Amino acid sequence: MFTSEPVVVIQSAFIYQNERIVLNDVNFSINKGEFVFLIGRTGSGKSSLLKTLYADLWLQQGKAKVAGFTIETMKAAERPFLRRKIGVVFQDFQLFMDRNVQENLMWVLEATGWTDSARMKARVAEVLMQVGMSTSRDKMPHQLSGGEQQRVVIARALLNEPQILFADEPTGNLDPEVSGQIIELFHEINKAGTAILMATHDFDMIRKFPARILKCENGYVKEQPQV
Ligand SMILES: Nc1ncnc2c1ncn2[C@@H]1O[C@H](COP(=O)(O)OP(=O)(O)OP(=O)(O)O)[C@@H](O)[C@H]1O
Repeated sequence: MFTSEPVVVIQSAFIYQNERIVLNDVNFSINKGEFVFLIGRTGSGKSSLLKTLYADLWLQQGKAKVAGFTIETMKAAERPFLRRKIGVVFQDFQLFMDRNVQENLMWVLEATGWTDSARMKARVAEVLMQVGMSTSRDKMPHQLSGGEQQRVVIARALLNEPQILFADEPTGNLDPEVSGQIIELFHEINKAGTAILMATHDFDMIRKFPARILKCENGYVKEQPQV
């Protein structure tokens, strides 16, 4: 069903780590297909905000809706359903090191309810093609460079055709040239219709790929003019 509802809406949200407020009165929305950078100093709350949106940190006060799911009332048992509509990419690659690329991706499909082995293999081939890793299907993660591992992680995040990718410093462990290629890949994915919210410290990337910017600063999230 076609709907023009934003993929993320967060309203009057207060984000806590333990008893401490990290972000106050957060209000913004992200439309389908939008690309948004999330910037701010270390400790300013970027990861806490992303964790709230992918339901890894309980939203105690305020409201959020992500890919049609209500976050503030979400029970642990409902999280897997949300996770099928979103993708998450971290700085550290988090692949199973004892499984090859295909097995890493098949594991996710199994965990998210796929059963037809031929369709699963076809989907794995599709996402590996999308990230330029078709020839690495049978390789072990240690046989891949950091940039290649991150491509596999991005492929993994794409398996269930997410409406949005949440990326937390996805180039944090990569050198500048490889980082540029990874950001370019995120842009291609975005052009194909997936919204992206990416936390980054990398101002070169922001200059190179201008997009909407949200900034965490002094306990608030503010819309920032584009550079
Ligand atoms: N699990 C946790 N328990 C308690 N406090 C935490 C936890 N995680 C983060 N914090 C605190 O919450 C605040 C916001 O941290 P957060 O990781 O969201 O910031 P960040 O902007 O993502 O930083 P970085 O750029 O270093 O990743 C910091 O003061 C941090 O110390």
